[in-house]
Amino acid sequence: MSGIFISFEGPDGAGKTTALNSLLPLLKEETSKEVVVSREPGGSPISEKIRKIILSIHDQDMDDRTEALLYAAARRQHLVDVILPALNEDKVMISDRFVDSSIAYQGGGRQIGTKEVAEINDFAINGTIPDLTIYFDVTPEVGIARIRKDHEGAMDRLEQEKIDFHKRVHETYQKLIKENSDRIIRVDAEQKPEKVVSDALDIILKRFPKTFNGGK
Ligand SMILES: Nc1ncnc2c1ncn2[C@@H]1O[C@H](COP(=O)(O)OP(=O)(O)OP(=O)(O)O)[C@@H](O)[C@H]1O
Ligand SMILES: Cc1cn([C@H]2C[C@H](O)[C@@H](COP(=O)(O)O)O2)c(=O)[nH]c1=O
Repeated sequence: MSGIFISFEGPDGAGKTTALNSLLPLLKEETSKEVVVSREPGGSPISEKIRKIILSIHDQDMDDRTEALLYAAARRQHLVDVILPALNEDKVMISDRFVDSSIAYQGGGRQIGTKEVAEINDFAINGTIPDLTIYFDVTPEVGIARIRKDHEGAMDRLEQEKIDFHKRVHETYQKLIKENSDRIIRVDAEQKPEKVVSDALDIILKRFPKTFNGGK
């Protein structure tokens, strides 16, 4: 595999999607490679169907381990349909969330255990790990306030969780950064949107100077 795999991570409302939309044209200016953007859960037809089931507010009875398995199943299909083909074709693959989300949300948030959730995901990803992960850091209070302001009436099942759940997710992300300091780089996502974008851009350009010429 010769492509580059980058994931974006963060608590709900961190601004990953907003930043990605602004970053995409800037990244494309800096490389001759094709840049593919996708998201989890989802990103391919089967995985998008699984996404609807997982996030539906009508599935409040979903068992925590069922939820973890569904995320892992959606990830497997996304990997096979989108991520691996892009990497095999020497493209830059950016995924809005990947396995760290499961470790933070299901391992930490749901308290299933980070080791247990990592194990079921090992089966799904079979060794494919991002070359770089940008972690957009906001406190749970700021993230959830942004979501409420943006779409309070249409919050999904995970977004509707209690603040303690979101605090555990945030804490688990902090541990993941410490344990994977080479791969996961933190951006302060409470800054102005333009600064968040320029920080993320700098990190990518510096990490892959041969692919993104602006990093030279
Ligand atoms: N730097 C920022 N400062 C203030 N508000 C922001 C910032 N970035 C994004 N927002 C706002 O926060 C809300 C959530 O942003 P966005 O959907 O990009 O987050 P996200 O990380 O993709 O969230 P989720 O993972 O929950 O989908 C939007 O209303 C967006 O306009
Ligand atoms: C991949 C993944 C996601 N989640 C959670 C995180 C969010 O609350 C939702 C949907 O994500 P989006 O960024 O709003 O599109 O799902 C999760 O709990 N576990 C995962 O593996």
